[in-house]
Amino acid sequence: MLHVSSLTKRFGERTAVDNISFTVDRPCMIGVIGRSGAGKSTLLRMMNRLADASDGSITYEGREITGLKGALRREWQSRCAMIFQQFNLVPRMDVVSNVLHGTLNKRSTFATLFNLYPQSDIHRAIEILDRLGIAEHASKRAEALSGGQQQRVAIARALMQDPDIILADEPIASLDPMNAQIVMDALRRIHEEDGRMVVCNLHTLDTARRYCDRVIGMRDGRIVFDGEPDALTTTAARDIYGAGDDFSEGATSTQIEALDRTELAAAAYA
Ligand SMILES: Nc1ncnc2c1ncn2[C@@H]1O[C@H](COP(=O)(O)OP(=O)(O)OP(=O)(O)O)[C@@H](O)[C@H]1O
Repeated sequence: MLHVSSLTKRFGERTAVDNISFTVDRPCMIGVIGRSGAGKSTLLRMMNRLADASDGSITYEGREITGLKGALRREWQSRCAMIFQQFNLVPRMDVVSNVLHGTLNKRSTFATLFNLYPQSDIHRAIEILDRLGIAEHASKRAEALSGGQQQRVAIARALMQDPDIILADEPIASLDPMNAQIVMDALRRIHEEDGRMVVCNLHTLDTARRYCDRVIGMRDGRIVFDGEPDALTTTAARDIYGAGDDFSEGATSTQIEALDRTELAAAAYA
């Protein structure tokens, strides 16, 4: 269904994504891992068409995406929603209006200018917030919510587009372990319950192992690993992170696992 072929992005002399190819033949949850500067964000931005490719192509269900322009490009962007590390909400606007912004690509300029939303869209926005466990905050300003809650608002805004694919660029990098777990659980549920493809850039191995069906490891713009989490041996991880013999997975941990262990221990003593 999704075919990335010889995709390349150059910024002047620097090649951020270097001739990468992969195919996704069913909706699954994919983790893209690698150290800072490996090219993960640039890959997602090209997939969503926030950035143009220098070379290569992306096709989705047989349709060429890389060259789409104007309204067709916007239509693709609503089928392929993006979530960012910094949430990208409008801080002073209430939560439900932020979620309704997810329909912007489908609305007229007039409706957008005057903030006119159909009742059915407002009901849907509340339903989505409810599904993500934050409906009670619908009328609050986005800036009044915690980081984890704001990221769930951003996920709700993405779901409002009813996308086939959700691209998440470091969605938990700004969150504490507990909120990181809540956000990753939400993304996993959206994949499992709705059958949407989720592609998630992650800094850390443990999160990729725990949540993803497939892991793509990038180093210096190239794919150096592509397989199931079980195949991600210490040697493979070392290769991805360009580390020596002293490489320890702990250094790339988000501590979600540690959080679970703490909860288990607390439960044992309760
Ligand atoms: N707009 C840009 N102009 C110039 N160089 C860029 C631009 N965007 C990214 N790069 C360079 O491309 C390379 C890959 O960057 P990218 O942000 O894709 O990596 P990343 O793996 O997502 O890293 P991080 O985890 O730190 O976000 C880096 O060397 C970066 O400096």
